Amino acid sequence: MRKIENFIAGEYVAAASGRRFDKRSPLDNRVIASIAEAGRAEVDAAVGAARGALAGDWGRLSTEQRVELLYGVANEITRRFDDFVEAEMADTGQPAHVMKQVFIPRGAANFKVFADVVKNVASESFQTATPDGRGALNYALRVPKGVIGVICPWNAPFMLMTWKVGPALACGNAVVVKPSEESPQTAALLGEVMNAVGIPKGVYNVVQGFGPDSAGEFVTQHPGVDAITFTGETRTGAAIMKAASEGMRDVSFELGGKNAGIVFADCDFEAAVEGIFRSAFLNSGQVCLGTERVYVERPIFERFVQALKVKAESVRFGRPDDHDANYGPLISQEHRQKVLSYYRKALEEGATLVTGGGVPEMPGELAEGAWVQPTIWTGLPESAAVVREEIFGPCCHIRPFDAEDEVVQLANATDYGLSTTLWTNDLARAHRLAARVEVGITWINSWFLRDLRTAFGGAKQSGIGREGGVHSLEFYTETRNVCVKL
Ligand SMILES: NC(=O)C1=CN([C@@H]2O[C@H](COP(=O)(O)OP(=O)(O)OC[C@H]3O[C@@H](n4cnc5c(N)ncnc54)[C@H](O)[C@@H]3O)[C@@H](O)[C@H]2O)C=CC1
Ligand SMILES: O=C(O)/C=C/C=C(\O)C(=O)O
Repeated sequence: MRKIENFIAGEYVAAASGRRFDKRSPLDNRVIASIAEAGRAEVDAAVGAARGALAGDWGRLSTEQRVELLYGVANEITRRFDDFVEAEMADTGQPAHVMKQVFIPRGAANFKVFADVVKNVASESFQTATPDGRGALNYALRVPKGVIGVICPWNAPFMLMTWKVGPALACGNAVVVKPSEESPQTAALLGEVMNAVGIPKGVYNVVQGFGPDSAGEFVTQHPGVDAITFTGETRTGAAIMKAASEGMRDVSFELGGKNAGIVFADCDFEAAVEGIFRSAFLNSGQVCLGTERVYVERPIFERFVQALKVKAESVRFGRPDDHDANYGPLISQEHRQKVLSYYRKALEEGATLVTGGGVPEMPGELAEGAWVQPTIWTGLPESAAVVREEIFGPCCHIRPFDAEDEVVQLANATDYGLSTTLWTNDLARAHRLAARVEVGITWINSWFLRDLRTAFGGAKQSGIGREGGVHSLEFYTETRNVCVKL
């Protein structure tokens, strides 16, 4: 069994209290790691180390020097690729190909891309007319915000954590990261990379633990934390916002979703089925951008439902390193209970079960894992809980529609507004809809096709602010205007 510690000022440290908690494998519920739970003392030490780094070597580096160090971090992640794949697979139970093709490469890219952004993006300047005719020059300086609290979820732990740490460090900040209690390993491993590359001690700190009355809350309440970036549930975002209001600290939130997939009859049928399948079922449906509501134009409705059913029934459950398997479990027994409660509720609400709805039969010790079947329903009203609430599991409800206005109204009838995936060969219609659907990200004839220079974030209750490219610079720096009278 692994022992995972906090990472503070470049050292792995246990908690002064001696408190530890267990991490169980999603595959078979076995305890796979013992984690040191940070208390207020460790959070104080981490924030102190971060402030020390800002006042010391790290704060004195030029942008070029920071950029070189961050390229080094990206390269070292790539060199230790297999270690990151293995650690993330252990925490999440997801298949090796998802780790290798998507999540771990994105970890390296998150450092490389934001190193490039800070190297290449200019700050604004204006020439200003003055009554004496000599004019003035205004220009902006971007300075780091300071110590950034980074609070992370468990569903794509390394990718989502580095998506924040990459730009925060590129902009010259120091960070205190609180990984999810369900996925402690890759954040801890990244400490080794930071040390190997020569990132000054105290720039990157990790405190392990839970949310309320634990490390998460201690970080967000700490007066030495200057801004907080968070990915997770909307109601957790509300609690963090309250904490951030003490001291008027800035927040950036990427929150939940109840995303719509919209499929028109003129789409490339096979591509649309494949795209909706990925968007509903990748990572066992534990993707904030995932599709849990599918609207299909009536002429192809029955055919589409049947085609998606065939694909959902073709998944092969198994261990991440089992070459015959391609589908993993949910993150934990607790999350499985939540998802299964929605599976039951769907039937109580009158759904027609197209496929799934239960637990697959797993052999031997895997029978103890957090497995659930990919599930498809039809026939529910939009008022059903299963159609309104984020489930965060491998499931979707499919409903037919007849008209463009109708489907826009259906897609928008939610408190969330993260993303949409839209399938049609009529590009004029696609552009029209993209402007009308109330979300932060619309994918047309694609899903989760990411360019890290673009704005990423949610509308309505799916988030506050945007990250990605220059948008990350907006959050991770303070802009100072300098006015020079000429
Ligand atoms: N919009 C986006 O980009 C994404 C959103 N999500 C959302 O995240 C959720 C799943 O992730 P979970 O880890 O279950 O979310 P969660 O909100 O329960 O936990 C996220 C993190 O916040 C911490 N936390 C919980 N309560 C806290 C508090 N009061 N103060 C400070 N920290 C606290 C947790 O320990 C964890 O590290 C889903 O709702 C999903 O939609 C997940 C990934 C991306
Ligand atoms: O690509 C990103 O930056 C974020 C993606 C979010 C997810 O994949 C997720 O929440 O699962």
